[in-house]
Amino acid sequence: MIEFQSVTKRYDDGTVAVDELDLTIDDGKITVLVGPSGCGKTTSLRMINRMVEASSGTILVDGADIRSQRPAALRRGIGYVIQNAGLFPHRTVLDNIATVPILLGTKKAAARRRAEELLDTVGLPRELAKRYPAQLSGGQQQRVGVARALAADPPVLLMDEPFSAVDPVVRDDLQEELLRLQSELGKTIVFVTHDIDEAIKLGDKVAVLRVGGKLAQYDTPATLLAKPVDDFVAGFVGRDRGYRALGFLSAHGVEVAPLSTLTLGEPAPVVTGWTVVVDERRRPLGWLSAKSTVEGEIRSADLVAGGSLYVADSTAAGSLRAALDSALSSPSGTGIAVDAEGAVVGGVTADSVLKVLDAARRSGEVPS
Ligand SMILES: Nc1ncnc2c1ncn2[C@@H]1O[C@H](COP(=O)(O)OP(=O)(O)OP(=O)(O)O)[C@@H](O)[C@H]1O
Repeated sequence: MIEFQSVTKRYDDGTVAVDELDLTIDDGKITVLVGPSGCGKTTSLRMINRMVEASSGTILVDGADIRSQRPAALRRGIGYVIQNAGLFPHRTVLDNIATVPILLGTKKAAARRRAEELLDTVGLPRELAKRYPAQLSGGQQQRVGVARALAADPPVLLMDEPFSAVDPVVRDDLQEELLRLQSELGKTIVFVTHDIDEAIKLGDKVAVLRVGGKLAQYDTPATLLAKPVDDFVAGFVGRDRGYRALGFLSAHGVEVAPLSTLTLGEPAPVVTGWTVVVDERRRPLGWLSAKSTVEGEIRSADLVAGGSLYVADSTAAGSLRAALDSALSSPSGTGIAVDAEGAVVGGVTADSVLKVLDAARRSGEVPS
């Protein structure tokens, strides 16, 4: 656990970057610090590993005041990942990853073997081991940065805008990868971003800071979206927060109604309403419009593209947001529900989603 107790940072020129911060960061979870530019996120993060010294207040890591340890010893247990990865340009990928363990006394061969394993861990092919950072894409560099931070197996990982420099598609991949990694590794991760969507996607808890270094709200993403404490937080989390909050509510209980299907290549019947066309394994290929006049067999060219799919797995129902999105994005107005193998199991409507939402509100599951 990392605890900030009334921590203030006043820089030499008098700027108060962090003002009386009280924050408890849970072990094994991702805690995100988010807020507008200059609100003190990076300063807060760097105070944890003493790259920046607090002016007043106390920071405890596992109950021990960080001032009682030498910075080098403290940092051994704290990995650090920054934007643009911060790799050593003249060292190969493998040597970049192996640097810290070698510094800490691990034999070169063992450190390199471990570095190779870490390439697998962060989803990079081992062929990249001998390349230099400039020979990698931005996303690949970022993964090497994560591998390097993990090399000494620190229990705590500080990540400062690690994915901000890559394009949105790569960023999305890196975020998914981090969540996958975290489900296996269970590190204590403190993650800084200015992007509220990233904060909501990654954070078990999110601390919203306002300029002047004051904590505005510290809550789970679901609570932040449902109950922002004031106009600043409401404005910061965004206008469509009601819709996004549906992402945190299970669609368990949403009615999946029977849906008539046809198989590609089948002779077309006289279709009376929108009908889903599936392949031989019942995976959806598109819709046959109520107005279409197909003669002979149904071909791909006759189909209208479908919307997003809602995975209604018997063990883990998707979110209300996924169910509603499937309905809203479907050309027929009915979302296609599929099982874990992607086979059509039925349809969901916006009405059925709203009914479940209404019930959740009345039972108090949704704060109002
Ligand atoms: N070395 C420094 N000396 C003086 N002021 C500083 C120093 N470093 C940061 N600041 C100021 O402290 C405040 C907080 O900066 P910090 O970098 O922690 O914010 P941030 O929330 O991480 O910002 P950004 O999202 O823009 O990176 C800002 O007003 C900044 O100008």
